[in-house]
Amino acid sequence: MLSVALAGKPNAGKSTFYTAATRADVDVGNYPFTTIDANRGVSYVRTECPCLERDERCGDEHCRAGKRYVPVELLDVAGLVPGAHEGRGLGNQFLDELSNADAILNVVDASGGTNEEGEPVEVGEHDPVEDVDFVEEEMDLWLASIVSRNWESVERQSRSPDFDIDEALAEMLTGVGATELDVARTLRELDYPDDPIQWTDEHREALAEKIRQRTKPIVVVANKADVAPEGNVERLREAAEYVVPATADGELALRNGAEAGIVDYDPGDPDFDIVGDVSDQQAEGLERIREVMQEWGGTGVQRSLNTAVYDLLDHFTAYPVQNESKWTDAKGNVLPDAHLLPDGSTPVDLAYAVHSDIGDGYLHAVDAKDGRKISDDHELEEADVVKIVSTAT
Ligand SMILES: Nc1nc2c(ncn2[C@@H]2O[C@H](COP(=O)(O)OP(=O)(O)OP(=O)(O)O)[C@@H](O)[C@H]2O)c(=O)[nH]1
Repeated sequence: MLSVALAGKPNAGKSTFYTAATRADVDVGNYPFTTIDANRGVSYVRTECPCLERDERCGDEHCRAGKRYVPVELLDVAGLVPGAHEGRGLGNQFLDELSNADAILNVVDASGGTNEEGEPVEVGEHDPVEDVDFVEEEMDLWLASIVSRNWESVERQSRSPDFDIDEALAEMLTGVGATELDVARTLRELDYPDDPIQWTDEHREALAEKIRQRTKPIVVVANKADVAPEGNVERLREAAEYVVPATADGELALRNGAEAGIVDYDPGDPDFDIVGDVSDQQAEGLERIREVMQEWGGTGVQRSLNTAVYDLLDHFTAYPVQNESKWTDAKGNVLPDAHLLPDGSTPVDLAYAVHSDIGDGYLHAVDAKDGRKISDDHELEEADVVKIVSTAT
């Protein structure tokens, strides 16, 4: 399962975001919205279910009237403060937890109402753009320290006659979630000596920065957009490529309201309806949330997750089925599984994602939308429904 981590300084709203995003308001197939442990839970990206192309929706379990929720892991880690890579705050422990993450949501207090340590100040007093930079810097320095710590071992290995620097670095960096391909591509962008003894701190820092950019892409969540002074979100947008204005506590209120039957709202909807009895005070609070949603197109929580998975990580959703005309599994469940795969994935990749033990058993695949056989190197696309034919089926 893809893993997305919430990072950011204390009080930016990470826990609120996490609680909202892992809340049990939709019962989704085999992955209920349960917390795996205190800071690792299951959340979802939202997409359009292929059942929208048919007469009937597939059912409530994993799809709400064609809104499909696909599971991803969400990590909530302790607040990060400047100097974390040197162990300030809960720094190192937090940073090491990032090793497992495929993408980072940097939750920033866009209202500027907390200083760089996360302590409350007057709204607008702190510049949130600084929080974008420092999280990147801390992550870069953390990775650089891992590279430096392991450098002696690389130097030792270099005495062996069949030493290959690319291989040695790949081995070191797989521990922080980089693949061999990530390392190979990164090294192609850098100038560096073949002999590790000649590497300087600058070489190691440049490597760390590039690896971080490739393996830990960041979405900036401009949280507390409901109370952000005018212009703050725009300035954040100028400072980072992917910025999503958000109100995490607005999302939490809506999910609680949906659970209580007071509001009709599915995560990621641009608006909601009040369907139960609410007090004047509740109604007022909800209308304030509505105003923020109207300004930014929603609460931003679902969009942050979607941006990380579909835009930054370039994944798409494919649906393996056993029966290509009914789009069901062996038990008759309609579109029971949704898999997130990197762009460019083929039916063979999907087969491996579904049955990791398929080995040489893959025979061919069928596009369940038109019944045609798909070639092994065909690149699948968002919402493809595919029957995998293997020696086991
Ligand atoms: N106005 C506003 N306040 C918010 C929003 N999201 C969270 N908050 C408030 O911000 C404060 C901090 O939120 P938390 O979720 O505890 O922050 P955190 O980043 O997890 O903090 P640490 O646990 O200290 O790392 C709380 O009082 C929240 O209610 C939001 O969208 N708008």
